[in-house]
Amino acid sequence: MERAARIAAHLLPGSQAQVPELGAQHTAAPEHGYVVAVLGASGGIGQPLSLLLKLTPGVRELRLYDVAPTAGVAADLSHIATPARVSAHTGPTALADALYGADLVVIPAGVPRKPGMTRDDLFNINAGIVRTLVEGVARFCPRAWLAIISNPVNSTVPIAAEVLKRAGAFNPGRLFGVTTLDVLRANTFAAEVLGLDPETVSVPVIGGHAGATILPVLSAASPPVQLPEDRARALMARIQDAGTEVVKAKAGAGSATLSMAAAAARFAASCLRAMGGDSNVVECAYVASSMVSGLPYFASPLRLGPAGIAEFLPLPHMNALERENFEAMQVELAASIQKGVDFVANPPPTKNCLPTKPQASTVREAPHRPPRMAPTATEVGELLKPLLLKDLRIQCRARGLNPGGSREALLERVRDHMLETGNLELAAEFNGEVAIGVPQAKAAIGADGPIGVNNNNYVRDQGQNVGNFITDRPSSRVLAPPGGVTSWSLGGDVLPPAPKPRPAAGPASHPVELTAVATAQAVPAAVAPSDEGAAAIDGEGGVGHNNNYSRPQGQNVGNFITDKPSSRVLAPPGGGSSIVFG
Ligand SMILES: NC(=O)c1ccc[n+]([C@@H]2O[C@H](COP(=O)([O-])OP(=O)(O)OC[C@H]3O[C@@H](n4cnc5c(N)ncnc54)[C@H](O)[C@@H]3O)[C@@H](O)[C@H]2O)c1
Ligand SMILES: O=C(O)C[C@H](O)C(=O)O
Repeated sequence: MERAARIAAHLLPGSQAQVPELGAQHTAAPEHGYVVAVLGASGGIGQPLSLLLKLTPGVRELRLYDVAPTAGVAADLSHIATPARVSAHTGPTALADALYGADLVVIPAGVPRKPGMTRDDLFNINAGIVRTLVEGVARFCPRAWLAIISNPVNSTVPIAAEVLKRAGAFNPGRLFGVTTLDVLRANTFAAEVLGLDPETVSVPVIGGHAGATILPVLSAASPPVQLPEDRARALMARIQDAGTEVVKAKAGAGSATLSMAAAAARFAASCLRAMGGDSNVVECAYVASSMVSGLPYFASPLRLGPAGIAEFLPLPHMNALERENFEAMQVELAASIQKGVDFVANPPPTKNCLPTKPQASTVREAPHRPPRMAPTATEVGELLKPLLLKDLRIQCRARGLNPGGSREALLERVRDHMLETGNLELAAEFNGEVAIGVPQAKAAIGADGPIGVNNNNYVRDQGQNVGNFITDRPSSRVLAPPGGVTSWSLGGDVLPPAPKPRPAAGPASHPVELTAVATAQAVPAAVAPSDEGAAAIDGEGGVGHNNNYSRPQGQNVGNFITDKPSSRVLAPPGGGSSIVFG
């Protein structure tokens, strides 16, 4: 633990400051530290970031929110002997609870790039995710500092600003696009070139966070990086393309996660130190700005204070090469900003689970219930996709359909029948008899959202490791039917839970609030949706898996325990199952 704390101190410079005190203009009440929420906590960035935040002094509560399961990550982190209480919040209905009263919200939720993509290619998915989450911020913690990691940052920050403006909750001094990774990269690569310890190098990086908009001002670094033009160009290009370097190296498995977690943890620690009154906190970040005419958002060095941005430091002096880059980036950056603004002004049709215009005054208002909607063929197709041929035969028999034919034919037959009848219940076979229940279909459906995308990059269809996996089927005789009721609602009448009142501080009697587990316990074991590779909901799109850790065949290669019972199941699980689409 000591070692972990030393590593954390190294990653989070200045984090050894004593527990921060309430800043004069900060209205939350951090008696023993601050409440930090990570949205997208189960993902490639979210998990290591949450680890580093658990090790960060001054964090009183760490709330982990994701549409993919968070209970495991929270349980795991909660065993680390630091004061931060960790809680798990899974799915849209848990967003309010994750956010209520948070001091700092960090958002790494969203899909990452694959080779060949630009960050802007992520816009279509991530714009909606960020909008929805920021709507939650506006409602449940409108005074929180907000740090956005989700790409394309050049557009997602303007989106967040527009959402906050519409909710009457925009404080330009507290909204940040996290560009700290560009600074870490610039420091590291410049130090390599100079033969210095990277910790002694500090390069200001201005502009935005995509390709040419990333402008490391090497000539203004400390110590100054004075290189012949060709070498300066090459160094600048490497910093600008560093994200792509990682995307290529990961070969389809995502983008920078570990370095990003370190960068975001450093930025978060800086925010907490500033909130606590440290007047010597300077970070570059992409913020609402009037530093450059025509660019209402711009990354530049900022002094942070208790109320947010305390001062915009002057733009670093640029040499001719840097100025050339500065001029060249502006058209692209302006277009990305406008794209974000337009997205909120003229939203594309969406199946969002939160309203587009939250009320400014209703901080604890329950999330809006979505309009009732019929499932689409795609959604039903996704629901059936995980089923094996034998499962599809069961579905056919349960529905009085011909169970003969190929998997594709059966998929189509069952899907069409579901769409025709509106009956989406899935059947399972127990002891030779067909029983209706929720099968191992990898879908968990949020109470207040349409079928959505599991954007967790760590999910694999066949398990988290390659080869080993433990499924949720019983491995020995089940002598009595489990009870419980399973109910899936796609836009029905289920109200999300109101945020729970929270104790002000101090050790938790149950250090991990396993919100998701509590729900799952009501579900019969043999029919509960599996957490492995479970498709969760993001309120934005169709069923899907974006978790990068989910592997179709499991996270480890080779060994796995299948989901078949190893002995007879003597009785079907009890309880009722229903799926409601409106
Ligand atoms: N700013 C930067 O410097 C920087 C650096 C690296 C990555 N990124 C960006 O960060 C994002 C995340 O990257 P990653 O590698 O962690 O991806 P990931 O797929 O591994 O994790 C994303 C997580 O977000 C979750 N998620 C999806 N929709 C959600 C929703 N509506 N609500 C809550 N959670 C939701 C997913 O379930 C998943 O757990 C990407 O957009 C990536 O481009 C930014
Ligand atoms: O490159 C990416 O897509 C992720 C991130 O923006 C990065 O800079 O690493």
